[in-house]
Amino acid sequence: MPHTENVWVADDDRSIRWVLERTLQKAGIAARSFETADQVIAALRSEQPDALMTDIRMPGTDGLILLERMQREYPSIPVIIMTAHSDLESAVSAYQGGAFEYLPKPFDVNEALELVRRACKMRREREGEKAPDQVLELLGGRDIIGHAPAMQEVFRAIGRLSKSSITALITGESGTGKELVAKALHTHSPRSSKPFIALNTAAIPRELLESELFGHEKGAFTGAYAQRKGRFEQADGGALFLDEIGDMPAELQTRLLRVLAEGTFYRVGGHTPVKVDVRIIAATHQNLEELVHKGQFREDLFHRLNVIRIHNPPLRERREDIPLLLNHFLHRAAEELQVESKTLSSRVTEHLQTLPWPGNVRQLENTCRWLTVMASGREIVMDDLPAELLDSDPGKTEIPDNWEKALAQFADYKLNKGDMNLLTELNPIFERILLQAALKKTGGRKIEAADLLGWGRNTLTRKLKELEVEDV
Ligand SMILES: Nc1ncnc2c1ncn2[C@@H]1O[C@H](COP(=O)(O)OP(=O)(O)OP(=O)(O)O)[C@@H](O)[C@H]1O
Repeated sequence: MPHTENVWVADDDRSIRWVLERTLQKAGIAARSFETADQVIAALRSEQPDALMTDIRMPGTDGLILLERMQREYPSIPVIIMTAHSDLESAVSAYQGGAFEYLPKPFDVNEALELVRRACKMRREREGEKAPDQVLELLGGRDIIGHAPAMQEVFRAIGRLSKSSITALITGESGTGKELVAKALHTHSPRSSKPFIALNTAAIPRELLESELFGHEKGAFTGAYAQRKGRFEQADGGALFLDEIGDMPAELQTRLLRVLAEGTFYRVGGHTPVKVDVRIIAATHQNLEELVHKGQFREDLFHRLNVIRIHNPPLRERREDIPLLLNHFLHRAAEELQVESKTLSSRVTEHLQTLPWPGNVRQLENTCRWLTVMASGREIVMDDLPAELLDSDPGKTEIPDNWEKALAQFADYKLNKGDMNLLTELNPIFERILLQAALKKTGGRKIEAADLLGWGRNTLTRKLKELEVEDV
């Protein structure tokens, strides 16, 4: 699983720290800087970087001693030695000390970046991939990326809750990673070996929701040919993630409240109480207090769910994470599509950092997939961006008129590269993009989405599986 690289810079020169930090961050690499080698030594006790860039002459311990220590204690972390005294002696000492590379000052930032990338690659090869602190690793799942203070707050909350099975409510706009956080809460809980069952309340037709949650007995209604366990029973011992809880119909709110209070319920059409032990993690993009105020959400249920609240900030409030996320999703899209990973020109990164991203991380993730398919070169430049991303006015959604041209260019590029079976590779991507757009439009309602696409309902269900599209 790719992760965001974490590189440390030690230099007593503030401007060098500033330039390197900025260059690395723009390239999607997390950077942390230190004024002295002693600060690095102290920080190493709690975490380690993927690579270290250090000056030689600094107040206190010098860079070569730090290098020696790194070699002894963390031999797999590559160290790049930087120095203004670019004489033979310091270069030789650096290499003898086991430095990965020697970088004389003044240096070209691109050269420095290239070196860092090579160092991180070597580290990965030496160590296998490891998650640094700004990536919360989910066992067998996906990483949560976030360097911004508000995301660190989310990570801390997950950490603090890791010994408990307390009910949690996750709030945040659509696409901010609420489900990801819910999974992380579960993965890092005492229940992690038990199931995590997710149910999107808004995506299930009202009349099916009750049996979806509580199951039904054979013959409970027309079509109930056999007894069926609901999500509550499936989640027994584990966690039930109730997404879009604000959309839960009133009568089910009452039933849910009863299960939470008593730990038992009846299957639809059933007379025997079923006992379960389920941790509830609920999520909503709505303001539940307001819904309570308007009488649309039960106040007692609200208080039961609102024991611990975790808020996922919208992407526009943590723009510093955008380069990290772009890097992460470009890698992942390349892996998914089995193509070479693309990079972004610094102008594109800067521009994308200024956009409002109303669809939050999900929109950014889809953009990375789109760019991986559509951009013609290895480096993504401004011309590659679709029209709607060139205009930062959130109200305006122009249709990109260049997609056919871009696709034609992309086809030329693939053919020139000697690729075969283009349609086999690209058709599913095309279908996946349209399917996701239709589901987004209908808020996850599949039958309506099938109509929008001109597919039958069964085709849509089959495609969801084949194309591995997650329910929105
Ligand atoms: N911090 C993050 N790091 C990495 N990936 C993220 C992050 N936040 C969101 N994602 C990705 O963005 C997509 C949307 O996330 P998720 O489904 O968890 O959002 P959500 O808030 O539950 O959305 P909705 O309210 O629409 O259901 C997922 O593919 C998820 O993996």
